[in-house]
Amino acid sequence: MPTATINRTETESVAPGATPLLDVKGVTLQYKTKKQIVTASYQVDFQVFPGDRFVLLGPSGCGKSTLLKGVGGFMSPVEGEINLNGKPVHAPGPDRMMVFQEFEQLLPWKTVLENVVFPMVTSGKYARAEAVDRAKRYLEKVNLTKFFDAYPHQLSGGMKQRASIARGMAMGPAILLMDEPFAALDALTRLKMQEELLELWEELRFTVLFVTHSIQEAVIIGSRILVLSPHPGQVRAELNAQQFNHANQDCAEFHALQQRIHDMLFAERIDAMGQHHGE
Ligand SMILES: Nc1ncnc2c1ncn2[C@@H]1O[C@H](COP(=O)(O)OP(=O)(O)OP(=O)(O)O)[C@@H](O)[C@H]1O
Repeated sequence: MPTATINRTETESVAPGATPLLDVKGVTLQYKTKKQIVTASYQVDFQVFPGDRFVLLGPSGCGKSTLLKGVGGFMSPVEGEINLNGKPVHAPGPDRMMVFQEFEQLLPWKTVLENVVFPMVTSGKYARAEAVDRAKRYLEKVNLTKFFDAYPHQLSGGMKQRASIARGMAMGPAILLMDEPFAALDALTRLKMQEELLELWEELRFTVLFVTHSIQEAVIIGSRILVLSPHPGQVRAELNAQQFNHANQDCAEFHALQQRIHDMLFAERIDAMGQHHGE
C-alpha cells in the first residue's frame, strides 16, 4: 500500500444529475506475482458520460493501462467496483472494444475488410451481410476505402491503426477503449490520426476512454482529463479540456492548461522523491 494518501485536489465536474455510462468507484487493481503484490492503481474514482472523450493521463507505470484492463474486464479489482450502464463489469464483452498501441492487432491472414467483419460475426452481434455493410461504412470513415482487400502487411502503421479503430467502432460498443493508440506513430502521422479521431467523434459522438502519457495529446483529444499520480496511480485531478484542439493549441489557455497539468505531475514527483529520501 502507498505510504502517502494523495487526494483528488481539483475536480471540474460535469452537469449535476447526469447518469454515468461508466462508473469506476474506489478501484484498486493489483498484480500478484510469485514474489510480490504490485498495486498498479489505488482507490481510483471516475465517471465517464455518454459522448465523453475521457483521458487517463499520468507518468509511466501509474496504472493507466491497468485501469483500461479493469474496464475491459480483463482484470478484477481487489477493492471497489466498475459498472457499465449500471451493471458490474466481470469479463470482456463486445460493449467495450479495445484499440492498442501495437500495430499488429489485425489477423495477418485476413483482409482488412474481413478483419473488421470477423468480431461482429463471431460475437453473434451481427449477421454476415449486415457486418459487411457496417465494416465498409466504418472503413470508409477512416479513409481506407481503397484497402478493403489489402492484407495487414500491406498497410502502414497509421493505416493499421485506422483499421483497428474501424474494427472497434463497427462493433457499436458502448465505449471505445484506446491504449496509447498513436504512441508508436511518427509525429506527423500521430497529429493526423488525432485530427481524424476528433473528426470521427464530431460525426458520431461516440464515448472513448483514451490512455496517454502525453500532456499535449491529452489536452487535444480529451473533453475531460483524469490526472493520475505516479505509481501506484491515484487520482490527482479531473479537468475539463473540451474547448481545445489542434487549431487553438497556440492560444494562452491551451498553454496554461498544459502548464497546470505539468506542474501537477512534476509536483507529485518532487513529493515522492522527498518522501523517499525522508523514509
Ligand atoms: N503483468 C504484470 N505483472 C506485474 N506487474 C505489472 C504487470 N503489468 C503492469 N505491472 C505493473 O503495474 C504498474 C502499472 O503498470 P501499467 O502498465 O498499468 O502503467 P502505465 O501507466 O500504463 O504505464 P506506461 O505509460 O508505461 O504504459 C507498473 O508498476 C507495472 O510494473
